[in-house]
Amino acid sequence: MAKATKKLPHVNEDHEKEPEPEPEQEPEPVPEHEQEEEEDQTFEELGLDPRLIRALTKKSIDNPTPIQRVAIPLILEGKDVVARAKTGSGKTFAYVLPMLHKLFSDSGSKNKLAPAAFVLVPTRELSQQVYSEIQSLIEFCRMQLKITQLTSTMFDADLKTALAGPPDILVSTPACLQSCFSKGVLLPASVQDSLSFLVLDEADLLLSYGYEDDIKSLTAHIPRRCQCLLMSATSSADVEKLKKLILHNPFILTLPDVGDTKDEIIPKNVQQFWISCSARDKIIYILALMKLDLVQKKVLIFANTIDASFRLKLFFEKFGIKSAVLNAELPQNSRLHILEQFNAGLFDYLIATDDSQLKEKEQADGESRVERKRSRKHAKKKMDAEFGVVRGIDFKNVNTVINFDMPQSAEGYVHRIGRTGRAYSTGASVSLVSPEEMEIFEEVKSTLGENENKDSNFIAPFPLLTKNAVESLRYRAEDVARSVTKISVREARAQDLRNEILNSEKLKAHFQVNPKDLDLLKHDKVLSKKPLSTHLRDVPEYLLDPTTQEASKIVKLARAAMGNNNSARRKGFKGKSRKDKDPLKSLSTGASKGGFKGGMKRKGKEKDDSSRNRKKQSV
Ligand SMILES: Nc1ncnc2c1ncn2[C@@H]1O[C@H](COP(=O)(O)OP(=O)(O)OP(=O)(O)O)[C@@H](O)[C@H]1O
Repeated sequence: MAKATKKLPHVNEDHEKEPEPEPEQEPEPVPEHEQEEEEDQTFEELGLDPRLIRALTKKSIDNPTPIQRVAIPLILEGKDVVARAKTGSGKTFAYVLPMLHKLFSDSGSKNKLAPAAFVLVPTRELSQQVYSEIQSLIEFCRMQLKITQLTSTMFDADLKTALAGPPDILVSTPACLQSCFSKGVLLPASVQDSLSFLVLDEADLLLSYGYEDDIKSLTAHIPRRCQCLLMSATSSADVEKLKKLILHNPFILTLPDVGDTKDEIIPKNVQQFWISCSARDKIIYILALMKLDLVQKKVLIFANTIDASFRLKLFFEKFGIKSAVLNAELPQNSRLHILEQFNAGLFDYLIATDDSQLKEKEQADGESRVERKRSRKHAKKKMDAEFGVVRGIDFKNVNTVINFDMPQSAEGYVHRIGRTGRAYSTGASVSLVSPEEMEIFEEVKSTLGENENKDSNFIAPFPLLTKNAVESLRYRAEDVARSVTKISVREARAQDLRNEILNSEKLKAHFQVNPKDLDLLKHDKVLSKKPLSTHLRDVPEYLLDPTTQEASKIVKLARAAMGNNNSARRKGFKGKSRKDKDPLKSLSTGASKGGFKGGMKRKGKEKDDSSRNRKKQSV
């Protein structure tokens, strides 16, 4: 994992609720040598329970991130904390570790009638992610703490069973927690006696997901002595509102430059690029990026509609590129499983449609909150309103994010790009920008501060792809794109949904018995009904532009130098490298039938072998 420059967070005490407020104070600048010492600080020095430190070591986590260095001691002291830090900066452990430390030392008092900690998140995906992180730490520590996750699809009887005991930690969305109170499954008096922690994770999103009323109702049940923590990637009016609603005299932790200095909104370890092209040519450009090995795997691709994501999947299939789609239409078990498989490295390309599109559009259209709530309810009939693919989800080892479509807001851009370069690893993003999307692209640039600082290239033109390289693929790409008709997209979408509903039932049963078995079902299945032509899988040598070939070599060298190599991980899962089965790596022998003009004969076996070897080195 590459180490990026780390800076110390600013710590401000917010005295808004104190009768005699002291002025907010900027901390003294830390001398450089002391900063270096801080960077080498260990979890032991933060005063954490040795069992937690051993658990972290097992997870190969050795040193705290800047936000963890500052938040953990404050939380251990019992302070309310608002922590704002960039996406991927380790905010989850910043609250989970001290919370578990305190719950470990409190585990003697077992006569509680309600949970000791509520962790509230905006989406089910996040709820699952946080639940798994905490559960695995508890298991590593061999502690008897019980953690439960509640979802709004659970029946009352299941809610009661889940809360029987009661669990020490409850992870849920605010709406689901509030419904437990209104159904009498959780009793206010018991919560008043038991609750010591309330965490609002991804706080900047909770209100935009429509949870304001739920959170307001919940505040009545939170005892005054309860320690409240609010974690957020951005600072916004919503975060301020929540802070006032829930927290008592909090410490405000802000990583320098988060939220205020624009050039650090996206971590420096993420290189951002863009390509200007017509909406129609995007398909050729994305094919070139992938087929000519100009981007590093794993790749997360964003399309703005579900149909567009299936069109891309079908298009890729024809070229032997296997991918999976992820969207709000799919059943929850499938979505979680797709995420787990992608994180485990079982496939390299994931095409996601983010939930934010609908919400951002609603906000941009200036709908009233009531209208927004109504349309949210309406959307829920078809889509899962608690679905959230972009915000806060910890996609593991994503090396490249591609915006096939630009998001509808600068905030959406920041959250999408934040899926790579997590925890100081390196990453890159490529945005395909059509003339119609220039306006939003300009907005993104201005949010990132590019317009104020002309000398720096925040989002640079993508340097590795020449016009020639694109043009050489045009004929094949356009021909194949024409064959992906609206009807085939519709059929593929329906087919995928049917598959995933079946999968979902199997998964439900399976996960109950084998929660760790990830390889039951595959989500990157071929959806096309027609047999796939083998000749499209490889780009023949004569179509390759020499400059782009050079660029491709550089990408591979960079990947090798950065150690971004997924094959070992894959072997761990499959026992055998997936590459052997990857059609991209297999050779098409002989000429194509009914293929493209100019003949598709390979130039010679030596070339085939050399290209295969080259590709083998690269993945
Ligand atoms: N001290 C650490 N050292 C190395 N990796 C870490 C450390 N702390 C957390 N991580 C890893 O960094 C990744 C990102 O962490 P996390 O999800 O907590 O980020 P985040 O700040 O909550 O991001 P977002 O705002 O997008 O939700 C996770 O994979 C996590 O396991």
